[in-house]
Amino acid sequence: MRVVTAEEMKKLDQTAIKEYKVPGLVLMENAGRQVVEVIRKVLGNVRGKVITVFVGKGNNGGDGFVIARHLLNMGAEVKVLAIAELDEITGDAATNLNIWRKMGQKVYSLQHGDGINIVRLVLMNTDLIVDAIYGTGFRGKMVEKTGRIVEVLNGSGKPIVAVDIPSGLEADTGKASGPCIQAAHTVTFALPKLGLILEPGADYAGELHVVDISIPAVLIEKEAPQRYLITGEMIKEWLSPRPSDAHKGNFGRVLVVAGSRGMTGAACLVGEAALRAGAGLVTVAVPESLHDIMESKLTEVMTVPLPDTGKGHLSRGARQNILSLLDNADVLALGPGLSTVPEVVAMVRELLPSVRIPCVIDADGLNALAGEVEILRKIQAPVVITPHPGEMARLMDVTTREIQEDRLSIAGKAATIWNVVALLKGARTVVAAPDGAIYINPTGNPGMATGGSGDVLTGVVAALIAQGLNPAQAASAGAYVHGLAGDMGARIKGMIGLTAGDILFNLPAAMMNVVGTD
Ligand SMILES: NC(=O)C1=CN([C@@H]2O[C@H](COP(=O)(O)OP(=O)(O)OC[C@H]3O[C@@H](n4cnc5c(N)ncnc54)[C@H](O)[C@@H]3O)[C@@H](O)[C@H]2O)[C@@H](O)CC1
Ligand SMILES: [K+]
Repeated sequence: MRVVTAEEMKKLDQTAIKEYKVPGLVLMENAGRQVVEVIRKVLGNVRGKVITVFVGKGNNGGDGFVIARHLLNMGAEVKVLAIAELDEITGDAATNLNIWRKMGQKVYSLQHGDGINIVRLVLMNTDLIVDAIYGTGFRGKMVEKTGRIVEVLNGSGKPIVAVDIPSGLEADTGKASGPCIQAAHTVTFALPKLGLILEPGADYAGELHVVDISIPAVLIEKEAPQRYLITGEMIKEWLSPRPSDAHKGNFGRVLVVAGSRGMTGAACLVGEAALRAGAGLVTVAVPESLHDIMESKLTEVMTVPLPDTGKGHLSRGARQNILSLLDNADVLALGPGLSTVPEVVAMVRELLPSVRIPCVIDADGLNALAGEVEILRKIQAPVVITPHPGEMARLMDVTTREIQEDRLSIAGKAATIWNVVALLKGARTVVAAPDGAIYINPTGNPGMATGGSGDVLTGVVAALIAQGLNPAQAASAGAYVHGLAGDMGARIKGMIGLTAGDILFNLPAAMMNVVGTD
């Protein structure tokens, strides 16, 4: 599903109206009706329920009048309070205000006198609040009095349904620079706005409902930007069902190069995750002195010893062995737990320009490239990098804070400059492809910030490439399934006790949740 900024949505609305001749009033009517449908689900029956609609002066307020009208027609008791002078309301919003008035209904403006006390009084006898104060037209911070009203609404304990976006939230950043509606549900029109997906916006939005308002699908297909929210349906389309006569050769061979003394667990997690995510054959290659330990740790995953420095790290000479192993592999997963000793760094830097199969580079594989990041451009095959913000900061030679400030642009920049798929981990993992497409992952939870979690992700992404997904799809699907496995784990164990092993354990169930039993 595409994700848009306020400006992009406005352009789609305008094109629908001007070029496709869908009247603005029809869009507004559809928008209001769809919110009413969600309210009916939340309340069960609306007849006899008391619903208070807060409207602003813009089109978001216009939606509010449509909502009020339909709820009234359905037998609810509806009050409309305006955070605007009524003569400021124009266009389609004014048309709907006038219908409301013609129906003999009033609108109370809160602009004069003691608005706050009126709000408190009205809320005492309200079952549900509709927030139609500000939508995508909101910028900056609301005036103090409106801010106080918003705080009273939030503190009322009544469920709030936000229209399009919670008032006070910036549609493009997901940030709120002042008071902001804390919604139980947000009903957003046509496409999710970026700010509803990014944190903390996603928290303010509560449960998100994306509803159709008759923006032509062909227009969205043609003009909405290549920025996507990753969904289970998308992944199901990418991952074709397994033929009944399938054999392990159909699902690809993953070579994992990972681990060093003290970090054999990383290599195990990558290998086991690759297998659990559906790769046909998985081989884990580790420094020779660790090989026997790996053989006893792993059952279904094959192991290969590589030249060792004698201290449990790969030696520079391991490069040649790895290149030979690549002849029998479809994808290389490189990096977790390799360590950053100089021999390993040199080996990784010398190896990568000779790799001719898709590779997933993570952790110490990326650390080895800090300062020599142009090596990424020399790899003659598709590459996925999976840095956490600290690793990305080292690669870009900036601070982690700078990375976190604008995660989407940073990932996009990395992808185009280095010609890789860049998967930037963290709350709302972002996947950026070199062609400019951006994918945002909605799954996962803070409990997944635990050692080894990233190793599992590396294995999953590699396994999905092995099964035929393109690197951007594999990275996106990998982030989604990995996050979902973490969410399932957290439901049983809680976030505090969640480990990478729990994520691994839940991978098959997460995969099944997305693609069914195929
Ligand atoms: N034809 C369309 O464009 C459609 C628009 N729709 C609705 O219209 C909304 C967008 O409408 P608008 O563009 O009129 O904008 P809004 O209804 O979001 O209202 C913004 C109004 O508040 C003002 N404002 C902005 N920042 C403010 C601040 N910090 N403090 C006080 N006032 C501030 C703006 O000047 C504007 O008048 C959407 O979110 C959606 O709910 C829907 O009805 C569907 C069709
Ligand atoms: K709103």
